[in-house]
Amino acid sequence: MIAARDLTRTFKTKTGTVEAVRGLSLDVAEGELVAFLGPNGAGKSTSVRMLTTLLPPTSGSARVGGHDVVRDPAAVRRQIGYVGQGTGSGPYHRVRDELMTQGRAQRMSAASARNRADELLAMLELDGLADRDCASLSGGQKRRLDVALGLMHTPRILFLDEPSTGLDPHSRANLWEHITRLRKQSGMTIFLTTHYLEEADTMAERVLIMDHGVMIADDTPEKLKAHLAGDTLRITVNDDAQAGRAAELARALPDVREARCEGRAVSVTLRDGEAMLPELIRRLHRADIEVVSATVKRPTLDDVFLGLTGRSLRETAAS
Ligand SMILES: Nc1ncnc2c1ncn2[C@@H]1O[C@H](COP(=O)(O)OP(=O)(O)OP(=O)(O)O)[C@@H](O)[C@H]1O
Repeated sequence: MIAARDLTRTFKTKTGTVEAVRGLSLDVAEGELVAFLGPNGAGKSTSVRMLTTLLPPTSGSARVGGHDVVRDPAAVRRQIGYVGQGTGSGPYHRVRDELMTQGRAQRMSAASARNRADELLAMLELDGLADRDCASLSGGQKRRLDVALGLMHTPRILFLDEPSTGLDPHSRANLWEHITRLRKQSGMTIFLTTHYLEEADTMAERVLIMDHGVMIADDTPEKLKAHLAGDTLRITVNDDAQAGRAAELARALPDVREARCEGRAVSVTLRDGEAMLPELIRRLHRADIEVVSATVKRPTLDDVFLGLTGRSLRETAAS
């Protein structure tokens, strides 16, 4: 559905050249929901703008919905819906009118635009708001309307550029629910950019991570976490000397990446922490080291990013 090869995009600015995207290759299969993750300025929007024909690539190529984005942009546009970062509705237009106008712009007949608008209003739980001015909608309702606008012509592929940025946690969770449901009902391919780790983790089957204009990871959230981050066992013992011995014993466990101590606490990064914790406790018990407390921490996508770059995605996104 989406195939990009060595896409690059540079911008000339007064202070020099910005290499926003530096050789992006990716494939997205029909029906996949892929999250495109990265800190501010990583090159996500620029990549999406190239894939959606809004920006010509400096070099490289991409096919979306079976058509080349440079040679046949009109055919690509017929296949895709694009929900950008800004709101797509006019403040003094009524919700249903906005949808109708969008449908007519997509060359739908008035009757089919009306039917599709009603269908989407119901699907995105906006039906009670059809006759309201867009300006009177809440942030979450406006975003759902943006999604509906992107879906009027029943695209096969939906691009969502940071759909939940600026929404409160409740509206964000609600939007995720709608997108997940939509996807289940329609089997649409969804390409979603985000810097919310939870959004990627909750919704996506595959996560692409971009940093400084290049892709640094591409896999399922589970595999990324298992292979690139690992679980962390944290145990506390009675004194610093015992902690040192405990760390040494922990290093002898299978698949241990790191074991370090901090005072009486020992942190062990390894695969399959849940299975390994009882074994570690047994080994410490045999060495006469009493375990005072023990926890297993599952990795997050932020741990994956930290493992790959040495920086926290959460902090880089916030700054
Ligand atoms: N029109 C432009 N002119 C000059 N530089 C640009 C332009 N558009 C983007 N850039 C630069 O390209 C880099 C990538 O920007 P882009 O918007 O693609 O990042 P992003 O990952 O989408 O970030 P965000 O999460 O903040 O939206 C940044 O350094 C940005 O300043």
